[in-house]
Amino acid sequence: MNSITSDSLIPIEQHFRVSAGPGAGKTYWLVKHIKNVLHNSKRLEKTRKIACITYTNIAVETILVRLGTTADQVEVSTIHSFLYKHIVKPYASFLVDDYGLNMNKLNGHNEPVVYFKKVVQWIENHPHADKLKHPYSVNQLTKLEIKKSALTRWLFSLTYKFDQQNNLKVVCDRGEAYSFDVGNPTRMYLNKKCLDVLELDLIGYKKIYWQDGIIDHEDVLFFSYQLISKYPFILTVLQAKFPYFFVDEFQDTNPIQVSTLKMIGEKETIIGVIGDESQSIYGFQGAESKQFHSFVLPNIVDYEMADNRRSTNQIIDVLNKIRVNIRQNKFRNIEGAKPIIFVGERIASLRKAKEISNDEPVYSLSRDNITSNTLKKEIEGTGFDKKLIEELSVKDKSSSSNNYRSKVVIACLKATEFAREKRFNDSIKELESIFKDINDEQERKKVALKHICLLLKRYNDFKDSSMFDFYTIIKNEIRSDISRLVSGTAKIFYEGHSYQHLALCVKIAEDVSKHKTIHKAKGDEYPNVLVVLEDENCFQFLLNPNLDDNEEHRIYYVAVSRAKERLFINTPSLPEGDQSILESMFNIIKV
Ligand SMILES: Nc1ncnc2c1ncn2[C@@H]1O[C@H](COP(=O)(O)OP(=O)(O)OP(=O)(O)O)[C@@H](O)[C@H]1O
Repeated sequence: MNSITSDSLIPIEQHFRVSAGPGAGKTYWLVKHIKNVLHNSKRLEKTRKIACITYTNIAVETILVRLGTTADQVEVSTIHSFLYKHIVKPYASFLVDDYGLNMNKLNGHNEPVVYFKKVVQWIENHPHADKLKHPYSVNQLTKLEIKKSALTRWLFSLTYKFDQQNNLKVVCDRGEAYSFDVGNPTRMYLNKKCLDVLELDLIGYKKIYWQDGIIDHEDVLFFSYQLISKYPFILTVLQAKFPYFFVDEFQDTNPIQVSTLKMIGEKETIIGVIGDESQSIYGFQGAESKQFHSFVLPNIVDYEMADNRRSTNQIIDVLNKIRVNIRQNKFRNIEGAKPIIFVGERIASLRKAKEISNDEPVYSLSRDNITSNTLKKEIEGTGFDKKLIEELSVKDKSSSSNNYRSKVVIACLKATEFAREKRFNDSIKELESIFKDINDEQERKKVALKHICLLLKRYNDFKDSSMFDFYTIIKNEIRSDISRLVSGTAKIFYEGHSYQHLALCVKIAEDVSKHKTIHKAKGDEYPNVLVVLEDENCFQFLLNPNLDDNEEHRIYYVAVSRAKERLFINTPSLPEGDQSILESMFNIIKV
């Protein structure tokens, strides 16, 4: 194992694995490494690029912004977008015979869906439909609500897994084949016999979608794997195009991606994986935390980083207490505030946290969506006026253009304000939304980035002016195709409101986005963090941590490690005994 820091340069022509704890600077280092390769590689010509794969679209944008103008010869994307663009789309014709894919209707890949019409079509034409017997007959399965909802839930869990012979198979989770009868809280499962029969033709079910050109993210992985296994020349083309292939957050990739990557790394392409197995939190999507360390390629070199460059000493003490296999160095060496546990109600804790943070923003991280949405609602309900933006879209309604003008103006407004807060990811996303006419994802990002720079450059010209002046700059310099603002209520609105007036609404509305799930916060960092626990049992991640075997513990570990300056934890209750154990590290405050 070789020790490096996030400033180190390493040899560029060897496979590598970089592992390090949270805040070590892995992503920072990756950007630096990419730049190093760009400068020094002898294998990058005009048409050859570095592939950089990250887990989320937000991470893609973070890296693109950090790469800045050197991004041209780097293709930064999620694994699904990458494989779709370079394997599925160009070679879709090879999927027609085996999988019935309608390549003429193929138009990108989406979240998984279950259309019940298609479920009916599948069951009615199932090759073993005659074996479906009462109370699971074709009619009963397709007409009775309770059966329909169990089927939908079950089919929603559809995914692909390797069998013993290393063949990819379509599978569904039988644990999900349930629904509830009216007024009865007991789960009603579809019986084994029925599932045995249906499972005989899951591929037939998928084909009904494929023949309409509908494919989801999992299908992209499946098709890519099948294509490169059956047609090795595709792999050769990919290896020629991408002499370097780097994957950030590798601990959360699933086994199909790992196998695909191994094939790519067999020759010519240098593979680099970066990650932290203690931050593996996507087990439900098939990721296995151990796969990061068991990933091998010939002569792969291992590196690790021991620093934590993100957090204060007190927060790093908490992280080191949870994790026993490494001890992070306190690189910043900043003595910060002692972390606080608030025992009691969530909103009160959030208010208190803000007060203690001198009214700086506090980001709340919750285990599930419901908690984070409740927090959003509570915040929304506190009398902020966010209505002006809505009013703009109502007043500037021209039915012929489907609100195009106001959409463009609002997107530019938000993009400007986000960029000013250095939230470049959100900013790019906003501006990208008005360049949907550019099909190429990378190109669209680049154009968005270019116009964000322009808006920031012109900021002083419009910041104290009316919305009309802002609109004029947009029409002249960003989207000349928006219609002219000649007269009527729209023009009166634009002339009667200042840019600052509307910008304030963006800032207020965005307060709501400071409340997110832990999974969404992965890879990100915030000055002040409030981790919201469902109940006192969740404290096990601190009292009896087991990052190796317990994904829940890893999830909370990821949550607390997002904090740079102040860490708060909220729990509805806390037994006396636990309080005395936690007191050495936390101030405990009842709210
Ligand atoms: N060499 C460096 N110089 C300046 N800042 C750095 C350096 N290395 C890391 N940082 C900063 O430290 C923080 C943590 O870095 P980064 O997000 O890359 O860590 P990470 O290892 O990817 O974290 P995680 O796994 O928790 O997501 C960031 O704010 C980053 O900008």
